[in-house]
Amino acid sequence: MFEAGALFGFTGTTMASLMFFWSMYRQFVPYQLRDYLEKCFYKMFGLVSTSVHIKFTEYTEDKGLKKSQAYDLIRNYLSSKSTARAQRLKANESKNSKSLVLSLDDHEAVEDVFQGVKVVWSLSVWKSDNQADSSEKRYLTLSFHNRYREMITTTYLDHVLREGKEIGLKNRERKLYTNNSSQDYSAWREGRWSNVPFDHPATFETLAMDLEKKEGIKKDLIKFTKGKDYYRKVGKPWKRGYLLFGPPGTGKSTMISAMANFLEYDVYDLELTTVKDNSELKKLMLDTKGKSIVVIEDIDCSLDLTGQRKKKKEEDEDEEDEEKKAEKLLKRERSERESKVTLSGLLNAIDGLWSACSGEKIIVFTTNYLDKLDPALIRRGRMDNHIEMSYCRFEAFKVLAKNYLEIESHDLYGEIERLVEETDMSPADVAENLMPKSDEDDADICLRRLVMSLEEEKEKARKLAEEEKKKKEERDARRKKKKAEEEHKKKKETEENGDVFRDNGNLI
Ligand SMILES: Nc1ncnc2c1ncn2[C@@H]1O[C@H](COP(=O)(O)OP(=O)(O)OP(=O)(O)O)[C@@H](O)[C@H]1O
Ligand SMILES: [Mg+2]
Repeated sequence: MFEAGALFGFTGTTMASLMFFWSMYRQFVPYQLRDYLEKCFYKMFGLVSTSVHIKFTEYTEDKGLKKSQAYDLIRNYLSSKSTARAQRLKANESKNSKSLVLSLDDHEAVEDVFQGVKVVWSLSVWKSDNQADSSEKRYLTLSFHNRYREMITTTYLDHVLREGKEIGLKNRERKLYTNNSSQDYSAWREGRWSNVPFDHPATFETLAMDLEKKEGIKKDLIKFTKGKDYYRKVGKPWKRGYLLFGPPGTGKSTMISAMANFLEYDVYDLELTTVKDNSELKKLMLDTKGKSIVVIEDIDCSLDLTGQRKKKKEEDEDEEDEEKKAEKLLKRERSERESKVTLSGLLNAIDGLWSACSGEKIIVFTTNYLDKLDPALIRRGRMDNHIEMSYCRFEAFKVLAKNYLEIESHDLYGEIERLVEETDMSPADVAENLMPKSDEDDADICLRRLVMSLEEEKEKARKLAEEEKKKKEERDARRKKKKAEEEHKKKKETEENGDVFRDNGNLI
């Protein structure tokens, strides 16, 4: 009734009166009689009507409990159309409570035009007369002229569902997921991942790094998001791996947040040490959605993935002090006890057959020590893009100064440029120096503090280099001495063996 009215262009007043009679009719006419009258009406109307109606219910018809996905997608699609054209709207808070979301009100209709064809969507509510069941059931009805049946039921509906999906993804509240430990039974029963709203403020604008490199990464990400057809054409799953490496405090984690904000993706922070074994890792990965970044931070500490390097490490072990050795052993033992995820399990998780289950996924590893990782883990194709996050140089400093002090130049810039190029200070430390600590701290005070810190750091680095040099010389001397002793011992042994042989010879 409403859809037909809207389709034939009734005015708002006419619609309001019709709706008044409609609600009176629903209230006072008994259900059985209404059912009979409606059947007759639709039969008569169908004989003369040229319009077609398609009904989309809020809940699926089978058991009536599961929400219909198509209904939600259509509501998404209609939200902008309704805001622009409908007379009565319903206002709801968005999921993150930051804004209001307007949608079509109950018993309201809105027009849409597609390829020059007019269609009408209307939202109806059906309320059960059964006293025990007070639930309301909503459904959307699409009405259009019979002449366009073919086009509307195929092209138009595809268009609505596709657009609705995109709008839904854009409006959704982004999430930061962490994996639940399977040892924690109650958490694991709730789901493999727990989530909180993702609200990190980092962006590429606030990220301090070489500008050219930054632009390159942004372009790479954009190309990836638009690459659905390309990836299909070349026969690759639609995913991309990034390896971020560099010293602590150079912005690896910040970069991940900036990437997620730039692409509007969710983040899955995968803590490998709590994953029991390869099969659990597989399940966790299968449980991640598309349009997301899966992150494994500090991959070198998460697991002992460097089996084949153990030998080399053990060779060097005599050069390390006892304390470090004990610490390493403890770490290795702990990770072996806690997790049985193996290198091949992880490789499978990244690009095994089933990893292609949901597309548009970015996988990021971070590490402080690139050379500790197994080459198989970081080869191109698995980790496609290797990004070095380096100590703060002048370009990065300028970004930080702009962020923290809102300045683009200063008399001290020349001195700072020289110092940052000569000194290895992380952006995290530079940022800490630049941050005003009280209301009296202006740009001048903060920059002077930075200069002092840089000079101290430079001096510390000089002393450290000297100490290192001394230690190396001592180590070399020790090694030389050890070698000489061994050679001497060998020589002595050979001589003694010779003597024995001679003695034995004499005996014979
Ligand atoms: N490149 C950068 N640009 C802007 N801010 C940065 C940058 N690097 C570090 N910071 C600041 O320093 C803090 C620490 O940085 P972040 O956690 O990203 O370092 P990280 O490289 O992940 O360190 P770690 O190796 O210890 O995990 C951040 O919260 C941020 O404020
Ligand atoms: Mg980090």
